[in-house]
Amino acid sequence: MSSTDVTADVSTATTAGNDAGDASVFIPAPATPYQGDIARYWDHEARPVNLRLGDVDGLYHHHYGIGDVDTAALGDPKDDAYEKRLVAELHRLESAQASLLLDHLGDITRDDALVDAGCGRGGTMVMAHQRFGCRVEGVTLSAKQAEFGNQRALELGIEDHVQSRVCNMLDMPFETGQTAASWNNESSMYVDLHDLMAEHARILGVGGRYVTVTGCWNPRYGQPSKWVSQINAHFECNIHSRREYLRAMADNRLVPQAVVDLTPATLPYWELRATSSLVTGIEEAFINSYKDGSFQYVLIAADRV
Ligand SMILES: C[S@@+](CC[C@H](N)C(=O)[O-])C[C@H]1O[C@@H](n2cnc3c(N)ncnc32)[C@H](O)[C@@H]1O
Ligand SMILES: CC(C)=CCC/C(C)=C/COP(=O)(O)OP(=O)(O)O
Ligand SMILES: [Mg+2]
Repeated sequence: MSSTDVTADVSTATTAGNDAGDASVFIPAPATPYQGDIARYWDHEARPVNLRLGDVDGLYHHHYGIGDVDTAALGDPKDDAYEKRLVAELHRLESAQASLLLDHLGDITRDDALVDAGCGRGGTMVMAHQRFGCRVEGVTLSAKQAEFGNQRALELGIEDHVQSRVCNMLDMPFETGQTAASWNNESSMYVDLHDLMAEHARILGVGGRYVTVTGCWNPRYGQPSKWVSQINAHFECNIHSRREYLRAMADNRLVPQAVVDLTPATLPYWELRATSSLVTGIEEAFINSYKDGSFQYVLIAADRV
């Protein structure tokens, strides 16, 4: 499918779908005016940096990358095909990020159910199903994203196992204690962290695993820096501090097993992206805040006890 195929418009309680009707989703009314704004934001998002990277192999991400740049694969910047290789390299680093998140989910079997809270266009969900063979449920505020993810699952023939729906991650339609692992991949900066961790703790079984990959402001810096404020304004989000994550987990029976500072690992992605034609203007804020220590890119994996 091309990245422009999904065309439904949204935002009041209704259903919407593509022409085939197969990927249609129920659209509940937003829980708050803010969530309505965020639904509209993602319904209308079509940045080439996301669509062109997804077109590389059909995994559409809305998160950033980690790992060293493969300069040999990039080759000579003067070659005609350099930009195509650069897009593929940025995409490889974004998929490496999702892969690292999945590494931290623990032992998952085919019979388990996983939950992706704030699933975007579903790239991480597809990777999770391909790795574990199990059911993966995703929630997003955006009907367009849910339809896009469901359409991709249909095309891949995995629609029985990978399903996106329009739903508030603070009130998920999953039974208490039945989820083996759940995650937020760059989606926790849109909600209150105590409410979010309480909901993950509710759906996870005891012994289940919660993982987040997120950008957070560094309490050692003092307060959110001007770069962090710029990122918040750019995405209409509310970046939390590292301390808030750990406190919200501790208060909700989620005990961290790993806290990994991915800041050095994400800088090569940003520095490469800043040289591309796909820049969006936010690159400087990420690079400067990671370098001045006011902002960190972290993975936290926690056990539900
Ligand atoms: C930056 S995107 C990340 C998407 C995806 N996790 C990925 O890695 O590609 C943020 C996502 O969070 C979702 N989101 C924000 N607030 C939400 C909420 N209250 N409930 C459900 N999803 C939410 C948005 O709809 C969007 O899909
Ligand atoms: C780490 C932080 C603070 C993330 C904020 C959430 C966010 C918008 C992630 C990337 O989305 P995207 O892939 O749509 O963004 P872009 O268009 O910049 O690639
Ligand atoms: Mg992106």
